[in-house]
Amino acid sequence: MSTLLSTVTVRVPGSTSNCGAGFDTLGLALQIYNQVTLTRVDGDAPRPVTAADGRAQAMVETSAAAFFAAARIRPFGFSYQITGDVPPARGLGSSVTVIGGVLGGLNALSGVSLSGHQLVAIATAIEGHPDNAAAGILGGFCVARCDATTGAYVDTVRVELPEELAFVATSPDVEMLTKESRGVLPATLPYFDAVKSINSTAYLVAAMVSGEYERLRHSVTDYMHEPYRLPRIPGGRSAITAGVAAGAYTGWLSGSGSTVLCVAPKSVAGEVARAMQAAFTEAGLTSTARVLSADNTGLTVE
Ligand SMILES: Nc1ncnc2c1ncn2[C@@H]1O[C@H](COP(=O)(O)OP(=O)(O)OP(=O)(O)O)[C@@H](O)[C@H]1O
Ligand SMILES: N[C@@H](CCO)C(=O)O
Repeated sequence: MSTLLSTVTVRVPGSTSNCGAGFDTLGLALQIYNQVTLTRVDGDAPRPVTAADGRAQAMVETSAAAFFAAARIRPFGFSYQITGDVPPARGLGSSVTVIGGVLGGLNALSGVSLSGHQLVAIATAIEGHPDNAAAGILGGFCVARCDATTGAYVDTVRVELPEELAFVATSPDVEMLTKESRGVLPATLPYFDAVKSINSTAYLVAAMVSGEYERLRHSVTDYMHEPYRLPRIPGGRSAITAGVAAGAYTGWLSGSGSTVLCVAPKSVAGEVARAMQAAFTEAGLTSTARVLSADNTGLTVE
């Protein structure tokens, strides 16, 4: 007879998404993590352990309801605590660390064992897009596909990336909620803005998959979301330009911001980080630069 767990800790990586013009499609897991600990308690509602955890209450309630519905089991009560290094509301997939942590935790506590792709499908429905959900749960560089009519998650093609490829994520000390940042996007795009964005995205994906990272140089030209979002982040555009001038292959606005990220050979990553931070300082913002490698593991139950 199997005994059900009463407490579990789930580790979920942060992630960068869009990766230029791959809006709502490309996601890449990074070696920066949050841990979400769930413990069974009486009742049928989620309870935050600390006041800071309570900021995620609505997200945790939605995730729990979606899990219990998908698993077709009776809801049970649990407490949750979120720890780790992924900064909230900075474009590094913090919401998926919370949503994924709750889904993975309930999966383990209930013994239901939904698959990784099933968890991505639930997280995609909650987030409204699959990019961070696929990367955070499955790990690696992910190209995620949704049904064109319903928007429901269909599948992800993922590749693993080597330790030597550095992702310099520089976060100004400004929170940017995805919901608000999506609100500044236009309803329609000029046709050739879409064409130029497709050209850049297809080439970037091919370079990532082939492992010919030198070919990433200057590959990102995004007309899908950066022109509308970057002007709201003082120093954001200059930080990418400075990172590339310091030796990075290319760079992009990470998710919906406020983090900007450059991809670089590890040998020049320190120089790239200094250049990016200097651009934010010049614009009057303090920032944190993190030199990260890709995470190829995704969500793990500890
Ligand atoms: N450590 C945390 N503690 C509590 N709540 C958190 C934590 N991290 C994230 N959250 C929840 O996630 C929200 C931020 O999600 P949002 O989608 O706006 O940003 P993000 O996921 O960091 O960025 P992006 O989706 O662009 O990568 C917070 O407002 C909070 O509800
Ligand atoms: N694709 C999403 C990622 C952030 O959650 C966006 O850019 O709004």
